[in-house]
Amino acid sequence: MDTHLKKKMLHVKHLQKSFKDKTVLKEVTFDVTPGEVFVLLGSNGAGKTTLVKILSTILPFDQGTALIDGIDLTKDPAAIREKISLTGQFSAVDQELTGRENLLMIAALRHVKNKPLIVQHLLERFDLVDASNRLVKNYSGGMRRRLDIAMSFIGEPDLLFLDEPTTGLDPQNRLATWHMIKEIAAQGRTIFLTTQYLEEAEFLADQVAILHEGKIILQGTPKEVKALHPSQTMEISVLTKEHLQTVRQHLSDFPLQVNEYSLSLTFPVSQDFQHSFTLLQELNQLPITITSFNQKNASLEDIFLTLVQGGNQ
Ligand SMILES: Nc1ncnc2c1ncn2[C@@H]1O[C@H](COP(=O)(O)OP(=O)(O)OP(=O)(O)O)[C@@H](O)[C@H]1O
Repeated sequence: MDTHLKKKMLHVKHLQKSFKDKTVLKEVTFDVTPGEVFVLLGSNGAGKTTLVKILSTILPFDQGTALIDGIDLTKDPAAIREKISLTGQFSAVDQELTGRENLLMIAALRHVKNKPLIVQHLLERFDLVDASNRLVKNYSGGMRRRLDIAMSFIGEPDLLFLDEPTTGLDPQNRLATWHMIKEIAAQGRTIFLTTQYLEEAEFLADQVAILHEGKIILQGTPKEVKALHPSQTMEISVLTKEHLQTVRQHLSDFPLQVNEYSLSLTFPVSQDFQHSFTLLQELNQLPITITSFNQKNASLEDIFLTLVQGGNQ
């Protein structure tokens, strides 16, 4: 079915938000289809959290339209709160309760049936069974985060806002969380997730959008986004910082991403390998040692950096 004909879980049009004279959201427009994992990407301070707070009825906005499941955010915020859950960047768990008690409390607040069973299922899925009867103040940061995310799954909300849900998690817990998110999405829930991890977007997103300077500058499936920028990237590593500087000067016309720690540079190149060979031959004439080079299809990360940083970092 044509996407335009499907019912929208989220419909946001010309949304604007300023804090005093600082405009954070200039013109935000997008739609989210039910059952979709929508991933909003943006660098630090782009306004992701502000947008999540607005859409979850915590913050008012200045202008524009926002509908959740057809309900106007400004007209019936209470009805919207019944449909959504929010996991923010900072843990909302009660430190003086155990993990199990926290989950039971939320289950009671959301009028869930079979509370102990659902809580037990979540404790198992988030690897918190052994710690379930300990006070949360004695949990590690990662355990608190897992509990926080588990709490947002209670009550089967139609739409889950997950604001940077895996920040602070180790790779194992991050992967476990990704699978849990996929499982929830497979049950027909809609997920609105913000992240700075591009691989998270590649793994989870049905739709990805990039928020930059108060606007959505790009939206589509990860495949569509990559197809819009069918470039390849070349990565070159050199032996010393001085060599890095020499290459940087030589390639000053390219939108370079420079990594001073790994002494490497990445930049878009055409798919014409002849062009890359010529470039490498040129670099080979310079008084530098190239320790490695490779050319690959551009990842979502390469595209993001090229668009958001103008490639000049
Ligand atoms: N209550 C507020 N008053 C004034 N400025 C604010 C307020 N809340 C956010 N801002 C500003 O709005 C901008 C966007 O902040 P926001 O937290 O939404 O960004 P973000 O994309 O979530 O960033 P991060 O990934 O670092 O969390 C920032 O410049 C921030 O300083």
